[in-house]
Amino acid sequence: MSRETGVQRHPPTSADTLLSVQDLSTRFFTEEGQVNAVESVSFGVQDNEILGIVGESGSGKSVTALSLIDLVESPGRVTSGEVWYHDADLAEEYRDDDSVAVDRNHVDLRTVSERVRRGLRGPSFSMIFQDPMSSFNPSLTVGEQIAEAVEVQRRATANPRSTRARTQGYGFGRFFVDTLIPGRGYVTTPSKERAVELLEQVGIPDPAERAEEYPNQFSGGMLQRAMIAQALAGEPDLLIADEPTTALDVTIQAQILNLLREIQAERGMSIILITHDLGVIARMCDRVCVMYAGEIVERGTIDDIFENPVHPYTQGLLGSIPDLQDPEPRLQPIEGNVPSLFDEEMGDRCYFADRCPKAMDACLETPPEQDAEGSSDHAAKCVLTDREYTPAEAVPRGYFEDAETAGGTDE
Ligand SMILES: Nc1ncnc2c1ncn2[C@@H]1O[C@H](COP(=O)(O)OP(=O)(O)OP(=O)(O)O)[C@@H](O)[C@H]1O
Ligand code: NI
Repeated sequence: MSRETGVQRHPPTSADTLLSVQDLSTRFFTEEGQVNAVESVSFGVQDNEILGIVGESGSGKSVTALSLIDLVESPGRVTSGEVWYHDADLAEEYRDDDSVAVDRNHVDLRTVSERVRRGLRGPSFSMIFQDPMSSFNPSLTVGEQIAEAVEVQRRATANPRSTRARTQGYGFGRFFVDTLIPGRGYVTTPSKERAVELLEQVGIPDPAERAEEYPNQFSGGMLQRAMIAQALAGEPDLLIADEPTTALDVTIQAQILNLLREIQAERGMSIILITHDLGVIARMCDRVCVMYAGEIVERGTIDDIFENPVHPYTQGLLGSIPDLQDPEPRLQPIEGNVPSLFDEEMGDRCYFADRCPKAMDACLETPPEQDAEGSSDHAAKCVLTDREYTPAEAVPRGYFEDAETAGGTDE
């Protein structure tokens, strides 16, 4: 099931909205069938905030992030949606262009060319991953690679009005030097100095010496810091961090998270932080989106989600983290499995219903997103948003699978 976006557009109403995503869907067209990895998600990122995206493995967090910056790889494709980005220069440039959707200082990036979107990587958006090795070329020094990213930013700002010319964004360190500039040694001294400065800012001791080293000479934690330095080189407005600390031990993890928060506050940038760890969300984020089976099933402020969760999935996730107030911390993963997301298996109903301890007959229909109690940002896709759970209407486990099979064999 998919909800098509019509011609009507939904630009954000506030100038403080850095990014506003509307009905974004991404599918993978595999030989086994169509995978609905991201299903009509909508959310906003405000200036200066950390937005968390949380959910079990396979819920669509990473694909959502990749969809924002055009990094979904074939056979995947963003199939619908709007991605409004606040950029006065870009808006000015396209204001008279009929093929591009512009509203005040926001531009719907889905309507600009792929080349322009690619050019925004680095100077506007940057991404860091769990595995820092994937962001570095093993045969170039760390300093050289960060200097390259600085260089890209310098070229972009030297030509601020020509966003169209910013088409040679760096692919997060992935060997762009080979294709972009023939030969080496083009990196200017100011860029090299800036690279050392960035390494220092992310807490790398002896940054000038470390800049001369290769990625494999760095420890995991240090390389993670270097990747953050590389991501910051373009002075992005938005940093997307996908499980940035999952591979690190607890102490280093805490240091990296603190670093991210310091940098965010210092630079006044926004961060989308993807994690399966609600503890990390609670510590770091202002607001949070809970994802399940490609959908945002609940969103709100930290207080909404932790004090007043509506969706039984959110409640389940909260039940599966150790409760700090509880002398005997509980760890109770939610029973059952995440659905496959194959289009033909995604019925017209609540996707969580067959794992839900509060499933009722009403869950046989797709619940719309509705406002929930709490802040004005609190909303959930669940019938329990506006009604009480009624045990008398409860359905037995397996009910939804059976209903599905029955539906599938219908003539
Ligand atoms: N290249 C691909 N081909 C087919 N399906 C894909 C591909 N990449 C991702 N998917 C599917 O998209 C869905 C969402 O995956 P995604 O990586 O976004 O999950 P996630 O929430 O980031 O999980 P994790 O916590 O494990 O990183 C999954 O069902 C996954 O199988
Ligand atoms: Ni992921």
